[in-house]
Amino acid sequence: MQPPVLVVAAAIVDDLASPRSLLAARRSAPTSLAGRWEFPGGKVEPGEAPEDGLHRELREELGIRVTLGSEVPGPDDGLWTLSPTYVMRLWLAEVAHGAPEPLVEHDELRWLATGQWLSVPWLDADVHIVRSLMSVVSSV
Ligand SMILES: Nc1nc2c([nH]c(=O)n2[C@H]2C[C@H](O)[C@@H](COP(=O)(O)OP(=O)(O)OP(=O)(O)O)O2)c(=O)[nH]1
Repeated sequence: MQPPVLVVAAAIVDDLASPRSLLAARRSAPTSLAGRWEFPGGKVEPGEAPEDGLHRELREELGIRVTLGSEVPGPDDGLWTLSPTYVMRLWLAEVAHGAPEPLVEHDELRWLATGQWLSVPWLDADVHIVRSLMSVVSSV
């Protein structure tokens, strides 16, 4: 059996020091995932450091540079299990340069205000991650 593929993603907030809004991205592909919301990011390429892969994905997908904050560790040795095929590492981040736009793979971006972080239909695996994130940032 193949080991799970590593996905890296960002919980982009308005302010790392005092997060209020969270940037969610609506997938436009593949059809099975279209219309569901996720943390922007993607698969790490062979030989690529995870953080480098995340910066590359955010540049390609949203046209931004970010400052990474702390990692939000998942329950499985720091990983978030998404499916039998994928595991994810997630970092808090804030925009350092540019204005996020849905350039590829997404057809809408939305800043979710405090209290609204669960107001969009996240991908199934992301729902409990968003809940955990809410408790992490409430203690920031
Ligand atoms: N980026 C991202 N992917 C997620 C999240 N939650 C979740 O279940 N996934 C799944 C969806 C996909 O099956 C897989 C990641 O693939 P992806 O399509 O984002 O990766 P990628 O950008 O490298 O895609 P591609 O270039 O190979 O098409 O992980 C999430 O919050 N963000």
